[in-house]
Amino acid sequence: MAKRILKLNQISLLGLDRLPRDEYEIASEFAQPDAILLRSHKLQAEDIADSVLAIARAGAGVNNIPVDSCTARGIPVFNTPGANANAVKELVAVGLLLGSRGIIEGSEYVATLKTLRDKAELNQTLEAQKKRFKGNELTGKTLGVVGLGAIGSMVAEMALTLGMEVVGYDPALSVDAAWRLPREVRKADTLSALFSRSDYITLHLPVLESTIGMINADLFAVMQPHACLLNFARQEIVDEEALVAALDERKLRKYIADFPSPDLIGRSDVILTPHIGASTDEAEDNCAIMAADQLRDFLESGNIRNSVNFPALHLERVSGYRLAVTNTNVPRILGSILALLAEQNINVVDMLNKSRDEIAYNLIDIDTLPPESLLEQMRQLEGVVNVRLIGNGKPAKDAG
Ligand SMILES: NC(=O)c1ccc[n+]([C@@H]2O[C@H](COP(=O)([O-])OP(=O)(O)OC[C@H]3O[C@@H](n4cnc5c(N)ncnc54)[C@H](O)[C@@H]3O)[C@@H](O)[C@H]2O)c1
Ligand SMILES: O=C(O)[C@H](O)COP(=O)(O)O
Repeated sequence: MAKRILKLNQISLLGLDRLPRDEYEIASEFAQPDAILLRSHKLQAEDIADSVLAIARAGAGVNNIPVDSCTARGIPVFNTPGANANAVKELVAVGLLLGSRGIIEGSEYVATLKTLRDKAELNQTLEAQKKRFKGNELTGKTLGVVGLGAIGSMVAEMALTLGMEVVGYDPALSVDAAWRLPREVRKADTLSALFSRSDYITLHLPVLESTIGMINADLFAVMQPHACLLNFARQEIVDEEALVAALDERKLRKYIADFPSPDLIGRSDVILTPHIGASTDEAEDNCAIMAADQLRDFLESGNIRNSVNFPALHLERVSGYRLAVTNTNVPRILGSILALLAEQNINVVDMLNKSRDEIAYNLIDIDTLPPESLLEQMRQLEGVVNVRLIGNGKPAKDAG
């Protein structure tokens, strides 16, 4: 039977084409989907049917998905790290330029001159007024980058090529991300140190319980009054009340963000875009392809790449039958599963087991089609969250 993919946002066709139509049905409504594919659609725990085996986010941020409840239910959530990083980096480059030059004000001013039909008079007026739109160059200025992952590291590299000094802050930096970082990036030990020495600050971290409202009044207090804050990460990371107060009190010059809100729209010291950081053909294709490939690999082989709540794990197929078992990360559960297989004389051909935080995930390749009653016995073991048989055949009927 074809697998059903519930698609909750528009997803690039290049990605959908990775799911062959004779094996996958894709629709925006399904009562019992096998998986969910989405972008920023806000997913509630109660909207996730019991049939759902996995959720793939074609994009970076997963704050629209109830990840904790998915983990408890044994549902891996995938995202596509890096697939839209270049698109965001380019928008940050635009943001830096908009924050440093009178581009928007100048362009708005020129639009007011539409009725001036005489070219000589128009030029004279422009030349007389252009001093109002003077800016500063980015070269030599300091950019503070908060969060040095896929996007932050590309932004840091781009800023260096513009001749900026770059200071970074990322207490959770992974070893891989550290390798990607240009060596010219200097480390700030605290956010406050980064805020106090930067002319521009750009945010590239996820919204987590610990990062909600992280950019607060204390940080606005140490900012240089000519500084600009760029937020292409998430609205919730900035304490909006403190931001508005800081703008009113001229503690920062400009706020440039991808997340409009009523109190910010229409301010001359705020530039807003409608969450278009990842909205390029290229990023949408990259994200969709990566999300679809990861989903397919999980549904067909149980392998896990780029999950935000499950361990990464890949096991080549060596037999026709594979068990994918999720359990709580406590001792002896795997032993009990293997004991059940041994009792039925089922030989384990290959196996891989990995854990992440509170859960463990196992791929167990076996040489015999297991009876449904055995799978049910496994599901009944204390600590086992779910058991899935992946293979060509269905579970064998119980003898007797
Ligand atoms: N505007 C858009 O359309 C758009 C597009 C893509 C991503 N985003 C947002 O940008 C975020 C970052 O994306 P990414 O692809 O770079 O993710 P990433 O996971 O590659 O990098 C995030 C980095 O933030 C760091 N971090 C975590 N907590 C931190 C903290 N308290 N202080 C400083 N750094 C911290 C992590 O260690 C990591 O290095 C996403 O989570 C998403 O919310 C927005
Ligand atoms: O986290 C992300 O990847 C971005 O916010 C992009 O969101 P979108 O896919 O809804 O444009």
